[in-house]
Amino acid sequence: MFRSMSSNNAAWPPPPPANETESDKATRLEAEHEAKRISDEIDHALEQERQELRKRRPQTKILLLGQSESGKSTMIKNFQHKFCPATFLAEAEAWRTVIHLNLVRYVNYILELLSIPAAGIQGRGHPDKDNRVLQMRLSPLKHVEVILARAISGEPFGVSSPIGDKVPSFPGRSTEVCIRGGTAWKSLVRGRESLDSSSEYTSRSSIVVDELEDARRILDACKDDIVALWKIRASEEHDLDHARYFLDNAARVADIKYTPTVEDILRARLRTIGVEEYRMSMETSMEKGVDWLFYDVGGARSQRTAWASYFEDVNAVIFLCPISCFDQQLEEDAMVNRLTDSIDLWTTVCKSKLLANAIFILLLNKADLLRAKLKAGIMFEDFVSSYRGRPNKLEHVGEYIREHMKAAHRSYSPKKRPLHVHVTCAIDTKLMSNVLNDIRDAILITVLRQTTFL
Ligand SMILES: Nc1nc2c(ncn2[C@@H]2O[C@H](COP(=O)(O)OP(=O)(O)OP(=O)(O)O)[C@@H](O)[C@H]2O)c(=O)[nH]1
Ligand SMILES: [Mg+2]
Repeated sequence: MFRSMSSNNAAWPPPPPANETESDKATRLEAEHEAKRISDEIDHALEQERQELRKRRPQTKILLLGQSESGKSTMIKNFQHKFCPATFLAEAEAWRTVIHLNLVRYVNYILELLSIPAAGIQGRGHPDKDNRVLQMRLSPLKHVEVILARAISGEPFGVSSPIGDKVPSFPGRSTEVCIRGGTAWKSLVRGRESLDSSSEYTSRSSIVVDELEDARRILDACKDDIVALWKIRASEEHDLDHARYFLDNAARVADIKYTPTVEDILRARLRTIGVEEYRMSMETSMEKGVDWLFYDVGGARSQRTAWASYFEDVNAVIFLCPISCFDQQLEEDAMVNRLTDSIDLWTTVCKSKLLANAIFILLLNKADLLRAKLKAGIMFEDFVSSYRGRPNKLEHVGEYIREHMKAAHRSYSPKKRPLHVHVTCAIDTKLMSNVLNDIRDAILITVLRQTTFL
């Protein structure tokens, strides 16, 4: 402001006049000082007004929809990583526990398979001496699993019981880590430094922290055996595709000094039950101080009835369709193809009158997995007959799904509205950066329009 007071683009303050007397100089300096004070006051008032305006701006509410494992919670992590990096970093400690639980559940699953001859594993595995030694040496991981699940859930026995003595049903819910909305699990599993100094909560948290430290020591002691187990089993466990990342990285992840990387956090699986609310205070300069409210819903069929109560009053819907799932069935109904379910769900969401004024963003997610499947020779046309005769390539398949879903949006929306579509890979922050900027801009423009002109 002070600089802009100068007219004709001349520098401020102007150079002293020639032959200036001491008394003229004192008067000039005083005048300049006063002008600067007034300018600073105006700057200050303007900044306060700007901040007030930001605060009074209605909150931006974003609803994430899509079937289970479509990547909704992963998208929220992406938003946080890009627009609230300090908060994202501060939560890495909490994610460490989830990642450890992911790893330990997969390892325990393999151990269970090896120990159940009746499950038809004999033909798949090598129930030899090496396996038996590994099974014995890794047996403390059952206890580690219980501790980790308990820490995350805040409940005495964890949110879902550890694998019992039945045939494990992976790939399925029995090995998944899940969390109910509103359990504030992140604060439960943060380190000692975050403990509240008062009350019963402190003593519970302190027990959790001690138990977690024990669990981490046991995991560290088991890391070489986990690596050895995975070396033997990696080529045999075709069902463990999405668990491979943490098993491949077991030596690093199980190490006592382990700190999660951004990719680790994006890869961590924590199934949402109910509806989780995330309030994000933007940290980046353009949006600093503005709050965005995200509603992250559980995508499984049994969870979908809870969605409707969040339809009213949201500014934006981000719908995730996992395009790699064309050859898979729903966990909850083996008769239903996942891509068909996703497209049906999209049609239902498009039809909703309650969402008529919201901006629609469609993310065709898991493009990396789709590319890998098509490259491995799995034919899209074998599962989608109307695609017959077309190239089995990501670009073509992606375009086909995009056009199909755009047409559904056009036909079923209660009124004409724009649709923003992106093909995404939510575990790749570099690829996601531009998509996130586009989404932010699209949402900001819509909110501005809704509040200014409507
Ligand atoms: N390879 C790959 N994995 C992804 C991608 N997006 C998400 N994932 C992984 O898929 C898993 C499921 O993602 P989530 O974000 O938990 O899925 P969700 O839609 O929230 O699922 P629910 O909470 O059950 O409704 C996680 O392990 C993610 O890391 C992607 O684009 N590519
Ligand atoms: Mg989720």
